[in-house]
Amino acid sequence: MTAINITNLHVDYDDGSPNYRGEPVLTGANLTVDDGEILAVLGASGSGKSTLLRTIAGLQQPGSGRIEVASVTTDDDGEHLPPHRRNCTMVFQDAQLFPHRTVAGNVAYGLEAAKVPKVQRRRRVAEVLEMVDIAELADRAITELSGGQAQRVALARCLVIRPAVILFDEPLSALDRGLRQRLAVEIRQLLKQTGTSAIYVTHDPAEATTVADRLAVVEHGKIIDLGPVATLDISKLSDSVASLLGGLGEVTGVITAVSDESTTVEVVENIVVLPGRQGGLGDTITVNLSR
Ligand SMILES: Nc1ncnc2c1ncn2[C@@H]1O[C@H](COP(=O)(O)OP(=O)(O)OP(=O)(O)O)[C@@H](O)[C@H]1O
Repeated sequence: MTAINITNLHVDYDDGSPNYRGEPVLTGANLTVDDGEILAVLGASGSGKSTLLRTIAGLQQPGSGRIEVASVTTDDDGEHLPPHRRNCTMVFQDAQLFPHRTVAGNVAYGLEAAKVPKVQRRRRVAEVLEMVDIAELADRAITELSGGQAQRVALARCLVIRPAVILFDEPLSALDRGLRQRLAVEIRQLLKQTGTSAIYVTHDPAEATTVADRLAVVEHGKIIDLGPVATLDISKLSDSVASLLGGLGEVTGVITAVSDESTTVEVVENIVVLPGRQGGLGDTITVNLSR
């Protein structure tokens, strides 16, 4: 079974008004995400990453094309299932929590809407708050949370309804780098633990390679599959795609993560991921990224 299947997707915000100056955003995009797989999507600002997620979530109706979520056709040339009937949920950059509810009240919301009995609801909310490591914040007001805590609540609110797919739209971009990396590791663990598939949009290549099994890029209205993170070879990519992953040319940086499959090098503000084990943690390394 595939979690997401997209064929020949076209999305255009043209509302027919004479003032419209834009161009179609997605022009024949194709994408498959396997069951349990995490796909990170990178792309230049305005390339259509949020549009892609919003369209899968049912918040934006495509002009044409076909979308399947968890093997159910949600869009097919005119056919359009509303968001609440899709087996997926979305986590946004600003957590978008209900300010008048407590943490537990926010997490319980989806179960209330699904008319899950109260006793079961309490148990599931407690379980998921434990899972995302904020059990002690259950009765806390939303206005009293840090940015990182708010995103844990947003994630709990999604996980509690056990969707087949979670769509992440730059969920950590408002947080500092250290916290971002730590939460990225935790998000991956939670998705794998629960068997949830995900599409994860980010600007940060380090976050993308930490969270995801596979990478893709949105460019010129299409989705380019870059393949598994473990075998990513930046020297084989086009300049525009390589620059999203840290740029080209000879650079020197420090190794910040290493495994048998890949080596992550921090180069000033950029992150470069190389195939295979290229040294030890903390080593300084010079990499020639030109072809
Ligand atoms: N509601 C809308 N109405 C009209 N145009 C829109 C709307 N939402 C997005 N766009 C346009 O569609 C294009 C793609 O936007 P989108 O937000 O999907 O890009 P993105 O890759 O997520 O960008 P960023 O990385 O800056 O968040 C942009 O040119 C944007 O101006």
